[in-house]
Amino acid sequence: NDREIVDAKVIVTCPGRNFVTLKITTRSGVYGLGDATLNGRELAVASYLQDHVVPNLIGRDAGRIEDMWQFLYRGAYWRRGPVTMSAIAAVDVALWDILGKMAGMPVYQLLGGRSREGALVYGHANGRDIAEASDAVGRFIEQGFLAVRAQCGVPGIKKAYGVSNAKGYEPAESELPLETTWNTPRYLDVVPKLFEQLRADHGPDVELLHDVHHRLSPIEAARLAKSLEPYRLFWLEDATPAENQKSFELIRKHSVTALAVGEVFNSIWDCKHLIENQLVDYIRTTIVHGGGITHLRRLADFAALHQVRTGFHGATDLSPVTMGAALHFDTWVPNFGIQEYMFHTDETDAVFPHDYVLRNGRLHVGDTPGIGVDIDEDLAAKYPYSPKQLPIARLEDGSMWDW
Ligand SMILES: O=NC(=O)[C@@H](O)[C@H](O)[C@H](O)CO
Ligand SMILES: [Co+2]
Repeated sequence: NDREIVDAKVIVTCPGRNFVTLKITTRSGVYGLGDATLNGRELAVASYLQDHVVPNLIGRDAGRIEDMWQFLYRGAYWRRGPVTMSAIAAVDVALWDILGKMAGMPVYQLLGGRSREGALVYGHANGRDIAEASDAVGRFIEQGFLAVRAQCGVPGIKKAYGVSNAKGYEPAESELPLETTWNTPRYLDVVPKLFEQLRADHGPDVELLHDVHHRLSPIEAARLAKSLEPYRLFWLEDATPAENQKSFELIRKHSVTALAVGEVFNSIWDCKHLIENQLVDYIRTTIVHGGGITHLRRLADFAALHQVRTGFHGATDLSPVTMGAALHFDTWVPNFGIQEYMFHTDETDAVFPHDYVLRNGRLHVGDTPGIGVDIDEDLAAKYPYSPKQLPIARLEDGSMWDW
């Protein structure tokens, strides 16, 4: 059988940052790629795949995508979680890639065809202070971005979330976690001033986004959302840790600022209450951490029932393989909202050649069969894994906080 899986290999490479890629090859020679990168815990997923999943793949039919998903999810017994769901996602996307190549169709066509020409994206602008952040937003607007996320430093805080350093923006920059400090009152004071300045400098039309990154309590998040209403944000992201999904009711009670959540989720169960009670406006769980295209289709359809739109996570620790698969999904999904897009390094783009292209603030996939992304294995081998972990945050009294 042409579709019989005859090989599956896990490729760990570090072209500027670590990526874990699964390559599944069928008897016909057609192969597919899946991203399995979990920032700061890459080797856990590489092992989950290599030691526990790959032995189960050999000999199976690559065309049985749904059955493979059910087998890997139920067969794991211990159900979901970021490591399991990233591993399942890598297999799932590789199988969709193979199906597209065998059918001679781009994955968006397999899902049901185009619902739009390009996917609206937002870039990451930041600065150490408000003026620098506003200049950065201006540069993104000049580059044609229609939507920009803005983050700025917090007076007295050394490494506030989302502020680049000289090397650019890659949060997992040390072998063991960098310790950063956090101060909520000063943050709550500076953010409304940032957006007041951005509206004054750049006008009412550009879509502005902000990422709180899980650092506020529900009532503090409600305060910030309310204080930002005059500046009409496209969304306020991860306003408060979302394990307790009901906590978003407090934010909703006080503000009409649109809310986004979900990049740290890995299944529909993490966001079911949020979505069915319309406690969020955008769901960010993306393909690499959310169990692949097969699970995200279910999540997006559930979200559509409650007028919640997709807003996929798309930071540099998601490889071009995820960006490619996500863009095919973005091109098809009816309840599309926006796609996060950060430029990968040139080294990364060389290891993962792809056909998606940025034009006038939107990312466009090509019509290459499959997901339109490849991997240069020889080049990938030149970049060995480099142990890195994400920073942590503590309050000034030393209490552990959320980074
Ligand atoms: O909205 N984007 C984000 O919050 C990212 O920048 C995350 O901090 C990183 O992907 C973590 O690896
Ligand atoms: Co975020």
